[in-house]
Amino acid sequence: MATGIQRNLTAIRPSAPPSVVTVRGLSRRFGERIVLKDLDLDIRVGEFVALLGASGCGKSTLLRVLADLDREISGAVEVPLRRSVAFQVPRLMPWKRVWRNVVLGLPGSPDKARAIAALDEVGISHRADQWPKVLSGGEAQRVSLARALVCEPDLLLLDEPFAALDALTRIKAQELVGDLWQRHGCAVLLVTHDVEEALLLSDRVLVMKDGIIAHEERIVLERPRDVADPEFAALRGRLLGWLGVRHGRHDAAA
Ligand SMILES: Nc1ncnc2c1ncn2[C@@H]1O[C@H](COP(=O)(O)OP(=O)(O)OP(=O)(O)O)[C@@H](O)[C@H]1O
Repeated sequence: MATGIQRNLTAIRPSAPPSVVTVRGLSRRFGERIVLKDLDLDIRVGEFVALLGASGCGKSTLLRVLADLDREISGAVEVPLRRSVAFQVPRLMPWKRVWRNVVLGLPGSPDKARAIAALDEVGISHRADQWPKVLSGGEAQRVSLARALVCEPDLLLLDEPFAALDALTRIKAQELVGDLWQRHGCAVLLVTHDVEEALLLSDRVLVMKDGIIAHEERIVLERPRDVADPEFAALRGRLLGWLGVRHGRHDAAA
């Protein structure tokens, strides 16, 4: 029989947050090529998950399925209604001013105040009335993030959003995404080739191989993370090993 102390411990033990994404037995083929093969995945409410894997292993395919951009699948996929996606290329409409791009997907008449608030959050509200073509790559990516967050998503899907940025802009964009995630509390799935980026930002790193999640690593290091921390280096080495890189001088997965 449980003592009073044991009962109290049971009462205060935090239960794991519920899943915001549940995928079971997901398969996707292109002709004869099976890209996703009976894949299972759970992402918890508010969790930051990074997805690594060799080029062509199916990361973007999985993300597109979760974004509901691809329905030619078999298996069960549960995702929240409020989700948004940002890609490597910002995909802004060149004929719409920056602020209008931000609220493009929202119902009703375009709400400029809401667009400005979102742009402000990513530090770029001074560009609101300009055309996308005058933006730098980093600025355009910030606008893309503002557009993804303006609907207050429960799930944010990011497909290599920093890959085209120069090294310094990339570091700033990573920090920004980390801040935005903590502020908004949404779950994030980040597709990346950069092991260090995955370790800096996420709660859990997944490695995709042969159409499934072949390996996962829960990252319990305190934030902000330190690349010089021996534990960080050990995790980095382990993940590079899973990616088939033995002596990892570079972070690229493929
Ligand atoms: N619409 C399509 N038609 C045919 N084949 C496709 C299509 N989309 C993806 N594929 C194939 O599916 C495989 C997985 O592609 P996917 O883009 O998901 O890989 P990835 O892991 O995101 O790659 P990368 O890291 O290089 O972006 C590749 O072999 C690709 O050629």
